[in-house]
Amino acid sequence: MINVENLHKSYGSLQVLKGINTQVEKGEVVTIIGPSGSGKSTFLRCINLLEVPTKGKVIIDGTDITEKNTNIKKIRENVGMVFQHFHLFPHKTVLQNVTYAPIKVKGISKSEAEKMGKELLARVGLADKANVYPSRLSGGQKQRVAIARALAMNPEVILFDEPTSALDPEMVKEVLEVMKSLAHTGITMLIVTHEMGFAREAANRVLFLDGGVVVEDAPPAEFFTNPKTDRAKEFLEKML
Ligand SMILES: Nc1ncnc2c1ncn2[C@@H]1O[C@H](COP(=O)(O)OP(=O)(O)OP(=O)(O)O)[C@@H](O)[C@H]1O
Repeated sequence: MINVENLHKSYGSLQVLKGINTQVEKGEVVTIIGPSGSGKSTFLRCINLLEVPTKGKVIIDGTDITEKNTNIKKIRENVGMVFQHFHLFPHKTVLQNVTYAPIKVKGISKSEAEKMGKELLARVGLADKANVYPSRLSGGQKQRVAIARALAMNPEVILFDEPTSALDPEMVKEVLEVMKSLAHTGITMLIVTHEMGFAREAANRVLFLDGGVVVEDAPPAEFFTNPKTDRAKEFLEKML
C-alpha cells in the first residue's frame, strides 16, 4: 500500500536521502533503525509530506503524494503521526485533545467524538484522565494521549518518530506496550526507534538505514541474528 521509489531529500547541499526504495504492505509493522543522522526521521517525514522530497515518489494506495496537486489534508487524515515531543494542546483537556481533529477535520458530532475518544483513552489505559490537562500527566501518559489522538482519525497508517526517546526510562515500557497492542491489528505502523527490543519483538520488518539508503531490509529474526553487512554488524554491536 506504500511504495517508495527512488526517494531523495536534500537540505541545500546536504544530501540526506539518496534513493530509498521500499514497499510496505497494509498492516505491516516496520521499524526503521540506523545510526544518528542516517536520515530515519527525514524518511518518515516524507511519507506524510512534513518534508517534501527532492526527487522520487511516495505512492500511497495508488496515489503519488509527491504530485503537485496532492491534497495534503487528506493524506494527513489517512497517515497519522506520533512525535518524540507529544505536541498536545496545553489548554485542552486530554479528551479534547483526542476529539479535536475528528470534530474539526472530519465533522464528527461532539457526542460521537467523545464516545470514541473515551474508548480510545481506555485502550491506552487512560480512561481516568479524560478531564485533566496535559500538564498534569507524566511523559509516558502524554505520549499515550498522543497515540489515542492519532488513532482518533482512524488512519490506515501511523508514523512514530522516536516515540520513547524523550521519556524517562521508567515510562518507556508503558508506551511500548501500547504500541505492541496496536501492532498486527490491521493498522500499518512505521516506527523510527532506538528500542532494539521492540524492533525484535513487535516488528515484522526492520529497515536498516545508513547514509541515506536502505542497507538491509529483513525480518527481525534474520536481521538481529544474521545481519548481512558490516555496517549493520557494527551498528548492532554498539546497540546491543
Ligand atoms: N530541516 C532540516 N534542515 C537542515 N538539515 C536537516 C533538517 N532536518 C534534518 N537535517 C539533517 O539531515 C540529517 C539526517 O537527519 P535525520 O533527523 O533524518 O536523521 P536520523 O537518522 O533520524 O537521526 P537521529 O537518530 O539522530 O534522530 C542530519 O544531518 C540532520 O542534521
